[in-house]
Amino acid sequence: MAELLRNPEKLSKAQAELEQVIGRGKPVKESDIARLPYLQATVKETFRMHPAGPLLLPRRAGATVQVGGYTIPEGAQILVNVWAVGRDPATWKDPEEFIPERFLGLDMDVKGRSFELLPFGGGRRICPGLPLAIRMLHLMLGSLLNFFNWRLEDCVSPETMEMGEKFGMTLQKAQPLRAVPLPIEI
Ligand code: HEM
Repeated sequence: MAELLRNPEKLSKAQAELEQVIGRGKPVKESDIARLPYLQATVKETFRMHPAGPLLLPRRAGATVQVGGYTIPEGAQILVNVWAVGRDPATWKDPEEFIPERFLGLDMDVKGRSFELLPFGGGRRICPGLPLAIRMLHLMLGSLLNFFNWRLEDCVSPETMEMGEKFGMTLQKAQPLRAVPLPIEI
């Protein structure tokens, strides 16, 4: 929601897709998600820039291995910085920009197969809540966008809004978003 309010043209595009596919003010159903590529791209772009678990969960090397020219000794604790992976200019064009369009037509998912985008981790310890979370995210975001118009508080503009992050096991907005819902005209 914060990125959409900071990028009003992306917010309009997401709402326009919902209006076209579902109809303004109608509830979003699970079966609708597959027909909402821009909403899906918006969720992926949010995961790229703001992964909820920025360092995944710690791992320990079971044996000494070579990875990308580095020696990882047995017993070393490994943190995978997916926050940095998501903003690596070698992989992403304009990594600091919120551009959901970059995922349209791109065969990249969040299920641990595309190492450029691992918001749920991967391998044996991949998030077991993924199937639930991915459905709920699209339903919640889609519903918020399809039932209301949104604006920032009077004293805040997209250019001046606070987007700082607070790092820990999970990634949070340093300043919570204050967004104003407005009734929609149906
Ligand atoms: C947007 C929502 C969520 C995100 C982004 C997320 C992300 C993650 C990440 C990054 C990990 C670490 C994976 C790794 O290190 O490879 C993880 C682990 C885990 N998640 Fe989630 N998660 C979400 C929602 C959920 C939900 C809804 C549940 C439960 C219903 C859940 C349960 C777990 C559990 C139990 C683990 C530990 C798995 C293990 O270590 O074996 N998560 N999650």
